[in-house]
Amino acid sequence: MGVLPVPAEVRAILLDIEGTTTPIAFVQETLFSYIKDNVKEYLRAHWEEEECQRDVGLLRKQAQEDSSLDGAVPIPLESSSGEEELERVIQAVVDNVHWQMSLDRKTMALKQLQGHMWRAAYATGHVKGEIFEDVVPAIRKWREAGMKVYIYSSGSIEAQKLLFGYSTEGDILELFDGHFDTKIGPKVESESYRRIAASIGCATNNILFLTDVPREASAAEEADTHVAVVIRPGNAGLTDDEKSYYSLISSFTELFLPSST
Ligand SMILES: CSCCC(=O)C(=O)COP(=O)(O)O
Ligand SMILES: [Mg+2]
Repeated sequence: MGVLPVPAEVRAILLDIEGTTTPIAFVQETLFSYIKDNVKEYLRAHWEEEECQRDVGLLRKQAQEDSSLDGAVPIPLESSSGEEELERVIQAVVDNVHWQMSLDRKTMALKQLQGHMWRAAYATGHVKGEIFEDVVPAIRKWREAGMKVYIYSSGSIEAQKLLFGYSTEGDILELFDGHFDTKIGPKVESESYRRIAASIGCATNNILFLTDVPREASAAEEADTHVAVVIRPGNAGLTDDEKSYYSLISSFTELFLPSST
């Protein structure tokens, strides 16, 4: 097991979810499959609700912005009332969601709908958020040492709270001091990390960001945030350059805080 000393100036640890706290397989095979299998039924059942109409409105706006992309699926407005017209629009939303998911897009519109759909799956016990076994004990230790702990994921804040609120380890939301999603900015843009630091009330170099994605690590580093790339079973491989450039950990227990004994 390796040891990665945490710089003394670090006051907060910022955690990615997919590939960092949580297996990619759970996100792809359980969470994303649930969306693909249930989106049509969900839209039919909730279509008249305000929240669902807001989600569809966001998806429609995103579809307009995406119109020049290869394979993009437009979402028409309902041009008349009636079952057939409703089915036509719902099918367009379903096709748009499937298209976005086939590219693993991280648009806010897609992530909002996904978060709302997962609510029922978690609340009924159909799904439990999977977390690597080293995560909870390590976070408890960091917090005892005075470290603040935050989440930053492309999944919506609502989806993050569901995953940790209904996790295999129980409700562990108390372990986090706050949550960020792409409303603060995309994870591959350095400005997002400056905004997160401002929101936490610290400098960017008071934060250590743990992620599985080198492009996210690079953006954070550009903002002067400390980074480590997390290697977990099922994560995408790193290039030799990435392996030699970034600090790497394969378990949260490898982080060594200056105050740790
Ligand atoms: C909050 S659970 C769903 C995660 C998700 O939708 C996603 O796109 C994963 O992104 P991350 O930034 O956590 O790698
Ligand atoms: Mg990730």
